[in-house]
Amino acid sequence: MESPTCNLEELKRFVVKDAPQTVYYIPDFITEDEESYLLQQVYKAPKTKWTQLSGRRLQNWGGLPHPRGMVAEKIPDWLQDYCEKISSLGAFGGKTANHVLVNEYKQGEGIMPHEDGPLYHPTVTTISLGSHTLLDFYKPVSCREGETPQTEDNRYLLSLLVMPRSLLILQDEMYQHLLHGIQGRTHDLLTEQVVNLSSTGVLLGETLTRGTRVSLTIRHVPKVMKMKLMLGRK
Ligand SMILES: O=C(O)CCC(=O)C(=O)O
Ligand SMILES: [Fe+2]
Repeated sequence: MESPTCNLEELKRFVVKDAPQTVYYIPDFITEDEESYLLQQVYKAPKTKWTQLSGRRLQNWGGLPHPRGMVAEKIPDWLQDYCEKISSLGAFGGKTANHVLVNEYKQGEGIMPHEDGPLYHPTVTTISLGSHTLLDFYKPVSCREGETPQTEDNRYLLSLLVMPRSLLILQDEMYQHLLHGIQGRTHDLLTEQVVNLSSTGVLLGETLTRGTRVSLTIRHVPKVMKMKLMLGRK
């Protein structure tokens, strides 16, 4: 389904000015009731829906993205509503999100710096539930001769603080060029490297204690396999 309107204009007031383009951070995108409802639905899913990875576990909804095309699966209504709500902001260039990853991080867990890859429309949107986290951004590894060896430390650029109930939208350079990750920490000291601090209500120098965070990563996979129904044919 195509979204009827594209109102990226409305998003403009949420742009994070001190980050490479483009980042939108929308505090309180959902209410506390919606947050409880979504957490309830996540934890209602059958045990078999969870995949345990090192440092987090996840649920995949909508199908498995594949270079030859994703075999689309129906997204349950409780997630579909948010796919449509976010898509109607124009986040996916008029298309509707068709893929959701649910990640659960216990206190102290995280995700290694990575790129999300070419199978997605170059926009990632994330709703955070249950706890804040710090999302860290890194320059990609370059292998030029004569350069000093690159470490995670000297490739680190900046962080974004995502509070519970917020929506984060990353596009363009922020999505396509930089790597993102979450350090496995129990506490976060908020420094000047956190470029969206002013829109979070948290003060510079404060330390926040992490709890269990569940994130909904909502995206559009452009290449979907058109399954031919071969029933009754040789
Ligand atoms: O939990 C998050 O906000 C990040 C998740 C992520 O980067 C991913 O699943 O690719
Ligand atoms: Fe990612």
